[in-house]
Amino acid sequence: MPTAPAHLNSTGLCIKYSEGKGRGVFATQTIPPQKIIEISPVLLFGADEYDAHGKHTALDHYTFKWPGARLALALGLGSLFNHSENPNVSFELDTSTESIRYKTFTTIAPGEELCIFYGHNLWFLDVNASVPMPVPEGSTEPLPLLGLDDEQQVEVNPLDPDEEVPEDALPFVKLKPPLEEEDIESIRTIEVWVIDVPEVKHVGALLSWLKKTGLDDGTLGHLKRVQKSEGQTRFLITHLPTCPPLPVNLSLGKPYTIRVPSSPALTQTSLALKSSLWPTVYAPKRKGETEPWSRRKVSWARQAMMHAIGDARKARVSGDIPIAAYIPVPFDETDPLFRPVSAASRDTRHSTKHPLRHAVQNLVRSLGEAHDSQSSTESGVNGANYLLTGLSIFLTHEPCVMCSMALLHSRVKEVVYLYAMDKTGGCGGSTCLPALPGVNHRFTIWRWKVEDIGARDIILESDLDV
Ligand SMILES: C[S@@+](CC[C@H](N)C(=O)[O-])C[C@H]1O[C@@H](n2cnc3c(N)ncnc32)[C@H](O)[C@@H]1O
Repeated sequence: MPTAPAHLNSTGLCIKYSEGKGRGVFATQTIPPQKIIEISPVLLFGADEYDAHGKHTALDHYTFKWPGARLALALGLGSLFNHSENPNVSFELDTSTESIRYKTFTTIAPGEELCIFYGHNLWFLDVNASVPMPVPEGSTEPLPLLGLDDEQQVEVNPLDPDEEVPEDALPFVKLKPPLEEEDIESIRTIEVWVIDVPEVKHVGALLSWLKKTGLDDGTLGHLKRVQKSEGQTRFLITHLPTCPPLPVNLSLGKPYTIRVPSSPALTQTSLALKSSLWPTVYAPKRKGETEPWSRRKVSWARQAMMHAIGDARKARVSGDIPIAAYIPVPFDETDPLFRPVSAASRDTRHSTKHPLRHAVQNLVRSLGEAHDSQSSTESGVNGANYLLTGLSIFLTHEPCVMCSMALLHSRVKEVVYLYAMDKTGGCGGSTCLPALPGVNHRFTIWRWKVEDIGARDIILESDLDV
C-alpha cells in the first residue's frame, strides 16, 4: 500500500488509510461544529465529454453532478471524503466560485474520520453500514459502477444532490398528509420594498427599469409586481435589505417596506389569504403530491436529525434524559435576513429539577425570549408572533401531548422524530394533536426509520413513556 502524502490544510486535516475504504480524510485536532474545513475547487466536464470519456474511467467514482448538466471533479481534499450513513460533514456546491465547501456539523475529535453522505444508491459495500446493503444476485463483490449498463450508470450516480428520492426510499415515513397554510396566521412572510405609483401609466416605465437593473432575479416570482386596490396602485420593488435608487423622472412616493407571502399559493383558500397581503401566484400541486425530497434535502434532514441525536447524547452525559430537539435553517430558505439561524435544545428535567423542562418547551421558550429582544417593528405583523411558522423541527423522541400543543400553537410546519412514544406521544402515539377536530393549525409528521439511524444509546427506559 503506498504511503499517504502529507497534506497542508489550515484546519489540520490529513489523509490516512481508512479500513476497507481506501484513503480518507481525518482530523488531527478538535474541530468545532459548523466549521468550514475545506474548500475544493472543481474541474468541470460537459455532459457529452463526460459521457464519451469520463464515465468509463475511475473518475466516475469521484464526480459530483453539477448544475447545467455538467459533472465536477473536486480537487484538493474534496474527492477523498468517504461515505457514511451518519456523516459528520456536509457539503455545498458553490457555482459562483466553482468550488465545493465542506463543513462540520458536530464536534470532531482528533483522529476521527471526516465523512460525507453520498446518497442511498451506493455502488460499493459500505463497510460501516448498520443494515447490510443489498448486493446484486450472484455477486459477493462490491457493486462496480462500471459493471452496470450506461443508463443505470447515470441513474445511480450517488452524488447527484438534486435527484429526487422516491418516497419508499426515504429514511422516514409520513404519518400525516402535508397541509397547506390555510389560516392567515400560518402564512410565512418576507419583508419587501414597495412604492405607491400615483400615475398608473408609470407602471410600464417601472417594469422596464426593473428589467434593466437585474433586480427581477426570480426570487419574487411567486408574487405579482403590481397591487391595485381601492384606486391605489403599488409596485413591488425588491426583497433586498436596502432599496435601490428609483428612476427620478417619474412621480413616485417614497419606498417603504411591507411583509408579503414568501411562497406561492397551493390551494384556493391559501390564494385568497395570501392575496389579501399581496397578489400571489396560484401554483397548485396535484392532490396528494408532497414537496419532493431531493438527495440534498434528505441530507439536510439527516444532518438535522444527527444534530438532535448529538444533543441528546450530551444531555445524557450531563445527567439528563437523552431527548433533544433541533430546528435547522429551512432547506429552501433564501431570505438572507432569516431568523432564527437555527435553534437547539435538550431535555433538562433532571438538571433543573423542573418537570416541565422538556426539550420542546425549552426550545420554544428560548425562541420566545430571542423573539422578544428583536426589533419591535415585527410585532403585530401577520404571523410574526408565531415562533415556528414555516419551520421544521427534528426530535429524537416523539413530543408529548403538552409539547405537541406547544408546537401547534407555535405554527410549526413539520415535525420529524426518531423514537415513537406510544403511551405519551402527541404526534401519533397516545393521540395526534394536529389531527384533532377544532385545532386551528395542522402540521406534517414524519417518523424517521429507526433501522436507518439506530441511535440505540438514546432509547429511553420504558418507565419514561407512561
Ligand atoms: C470519492 S472516493 C473516496 C476516496 C477513496 N477512498 C480513495 O481512496 O480514493 C469514493 C470511493 O471510496 C470508497 N468508499 C467511500 N466510502 C466508503 C465506505 N463507507 N465503505 C467502503 N468504501 C467506501 C469506495 O471505493 C468509493 O468508490
